[in-house]
Amino acid sequence: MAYGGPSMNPPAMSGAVSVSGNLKQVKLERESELRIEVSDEPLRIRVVNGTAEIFGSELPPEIWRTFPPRLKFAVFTWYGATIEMDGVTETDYTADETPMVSYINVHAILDARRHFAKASTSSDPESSQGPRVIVVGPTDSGKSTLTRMLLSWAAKQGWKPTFVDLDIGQGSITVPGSIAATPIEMPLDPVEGLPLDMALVYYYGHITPSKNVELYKTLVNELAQVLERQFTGNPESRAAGMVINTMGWIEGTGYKLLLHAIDTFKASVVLVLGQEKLFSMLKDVLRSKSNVDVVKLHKSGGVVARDREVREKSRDSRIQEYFYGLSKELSPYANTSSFNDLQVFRIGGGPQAPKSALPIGSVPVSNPLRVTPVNIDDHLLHSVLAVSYAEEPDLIVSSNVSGFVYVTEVDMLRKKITYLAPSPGTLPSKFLVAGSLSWLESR
Ligand SMILES: Nc1ncnc2c1ncn2[C@@H]1O[C@H](COP(=O)(O)OP(=O)(O)OP(=O)(O)O)[C@@H](O)[C@H]1O
Repeated sequence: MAYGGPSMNPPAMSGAVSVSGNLKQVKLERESELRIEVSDEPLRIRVVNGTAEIFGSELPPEIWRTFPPRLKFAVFTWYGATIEMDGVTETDYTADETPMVSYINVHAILDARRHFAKASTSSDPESSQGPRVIVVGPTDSGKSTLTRMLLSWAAKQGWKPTFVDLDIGQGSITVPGSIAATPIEMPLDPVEGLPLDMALVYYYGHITPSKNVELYKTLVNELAQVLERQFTGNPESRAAGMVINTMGWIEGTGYKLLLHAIDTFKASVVLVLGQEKLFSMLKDVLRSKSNVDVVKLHKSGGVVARDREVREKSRDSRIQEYFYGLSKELSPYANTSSFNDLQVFRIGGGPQAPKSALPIGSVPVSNPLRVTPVNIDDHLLHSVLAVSYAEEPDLIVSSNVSGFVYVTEVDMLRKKITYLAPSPGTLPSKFLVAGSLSWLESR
């Protein structure tokens, strides 16, 4: 499928490199990519010739872009390009075997479905619904990357698809521990985070769903219901559909949660990355649903596997980015409140009723959705707390959150708590939600 702009001067040999000082020029042949792992120092890149994109977002010609330390990405070209790098990389190499053609073919099919939904005059609401795509696969199979590409390609063609992120481990939209959705109006910038002003965010508070599976499912239900209502009143975003990124936990309960998400968001396209077994299981179980397509796609050889330590670091960076911006260009506001002015809650855990209040012989079961007040004391130090939109504590589970604060000091003598917030002034609500997410600023 033709895509992107024509090459000005298709280079002769893919990967041809010329070096002078810290400057390195790489000539990429059509449908090849330059895979880069940035070192501990930022790296500057520009397109000297031809056209190139990073995960679906086109790079402007001639303009230097700076990429932060440790970022891993690929500069891909459909028709050939010459790329210039200024700086030292951890690794960089060119690859001409990529699954990009199969990915863009998926995009072309989704695009056709969006046009079909937009043109629909039928009274059947299903026909005006654009594709609801869910991307699934094991950890490090490139799910987030494919999600980004599909969203960026759609936005480039003028659609405003909804990005849904169910991956609480990394958090592409906001801090980890959250599930969120936001409309995508422009191709996603390869460096900057997403604008949060339109984001719908629910705080789960942990980085693994096994901490409280019922809560995770409940929040997924809440998010899906709100999006469903929004789609009803907005034919444009309904036709554009959604792209849902999921977690890499695909065994046992993780698999059941995938099925739950497919069902809850009424997914019409399931893209399975990099695992035959998962593809065959999903194909089997969804066989009876004629309106769901299960599609197997190859994992890109460029996807970089991340160990536990790298994942922890990347989570910390996401939290830091939320408060300080990507290059520490933002200054969060430090606020101090009296203990009495705030109420902190935790969801799940505590027993439903004391044993003495239960019939003899019965065992108290914990209620995963129970909202319990938490004493403000030292144990909240370094916690990331969500600011709930709930008007009363009972509504906390079903309410989205306006943002997050980070507890920097708890003064037990003066009964004062100090926290960082991304914007000044009083918080939009006094109800805060704690989970197990914390962050050591100096780390
Ligand atoms: N073609 C590529 N070249 C270089 N780096 C890539 C390429 N594709 C993906 N990456 C990088 O590999 C890493 C893992 O990819 P990605 O986050 O998409 O995987 P994932 O399946 O969503 O991970 P998980 O669900 O386990 O968190 C990311 O840092 C991403 O930028």
